[in-house]
Amino acid sequence: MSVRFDARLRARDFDIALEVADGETLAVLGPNGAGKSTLLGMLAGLIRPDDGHADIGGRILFDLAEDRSTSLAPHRRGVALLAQEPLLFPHLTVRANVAFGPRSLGASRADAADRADHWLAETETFELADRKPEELSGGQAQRVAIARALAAEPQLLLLDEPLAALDVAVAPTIRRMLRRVIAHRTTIVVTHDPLDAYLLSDRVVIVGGGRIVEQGPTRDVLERPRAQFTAQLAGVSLLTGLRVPGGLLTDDGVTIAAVESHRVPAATGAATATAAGPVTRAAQSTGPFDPVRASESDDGHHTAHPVVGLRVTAALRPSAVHVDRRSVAWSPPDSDGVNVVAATVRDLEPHGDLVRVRTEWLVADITPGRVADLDLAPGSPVVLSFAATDVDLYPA
Ligand SMILES: Nc1ncnc2c1ncn2[C@@H]1O[C@H](COP(=O)(O)OP(=O)(O)OP(=O)(O)O)[C@@H](O)[C@H]1O
Repeated sequence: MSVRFDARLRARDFDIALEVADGETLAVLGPNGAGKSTLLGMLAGLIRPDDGHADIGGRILFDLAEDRSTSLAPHRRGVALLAQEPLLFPHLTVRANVAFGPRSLGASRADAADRADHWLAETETFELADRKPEELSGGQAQRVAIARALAAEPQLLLLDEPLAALDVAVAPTIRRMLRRVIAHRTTIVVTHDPLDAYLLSDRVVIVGGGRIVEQGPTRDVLERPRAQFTAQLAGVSLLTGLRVPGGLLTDDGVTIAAVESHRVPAATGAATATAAGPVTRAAQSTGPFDPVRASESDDGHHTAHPVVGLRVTAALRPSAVHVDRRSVAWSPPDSDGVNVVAATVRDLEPHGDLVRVRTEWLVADITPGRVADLDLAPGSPVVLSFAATDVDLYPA
């Protein structure tokens, strides 16, 4: 069943409209306080908007305006909400917990037990059926909670950070199981983890300050982000600026050589491409990007595109950035197709088996050994280099 949602709540400065197609999984990502839980709460019937409308396949969940006030009770919505913590009934066995939904929907005791057994098998918890929740590990309890949510046969499944409370060792197998059981089921998953978004969702909506900031197919949004928050979340550096031949002129006045992944009309009048920034190189050379070809229209005719106002964005993966120490006398070399820029280390943090080096504008992932060799610390002057072919340029 497809879902339509459009609601406002002034007390939380919330104003969001979205749709979820039948069988689609939508991931909702955003910083703390962005409005993600408010969205789920409104759909589940736990929070009442000031005004708005939501329906599942035309069946109204709420329809609120000055002259209308329809709002279905939570248990009649066909919506299941799975929270970060499993919240199982402590006095019931695992099987009775899972059978609870079907029983409340009117199934006979035998039918409800059959359905519970089906979902226990699906979530690989069948052997735990006779245990009490207190006898389960965190991962087992979350599997049972997933079984319980699905046994109620919801038309819309809401997952609120379903893996956040789990051990990192347990999360991958549960994520895989979740991916299997929510396939082709209309689902909204709130998460902070881009891996959840990549593996579970078809589409993402990025929210901030109670509004949608950007949205689209998961890969498109996370690999070519337009908002700084999305870039941070996806772990890439984001550069914004003006399109110039061979790359972009950043808002800080640094020229970066880049290739484009989408068709971005090039600037004609290359004279504007002078880099005024503190450090620069490479972009003025004929890099992998050919400005003349890019300024041709689809039918092959040359088209003039003004540089002014033509904004572009570029994403750069931290693993593509090489770090060196910078001496006082350093000046950018004249290198073709490789960007070499100056930066200052802001902080260093562990990132898997690498160290994430944050500078005032770009991020690099390097080995702990290299951090030690370069004797890096916050405040260290560094030189960052990265190939033009690693700078993914796309329209802003
Ligand atoms: N019970 C409440 N009463 C009033 N305002 C609230 C309440 N809960 C949240 N808010 C406010 O509503 C806004 C949205 O909060 P919400 O909990 O929906 O954000 P979130 O994106 O889920 O954040 P998090 O990632 O921290 O869970 C925030 O400004 C928050 O301070």
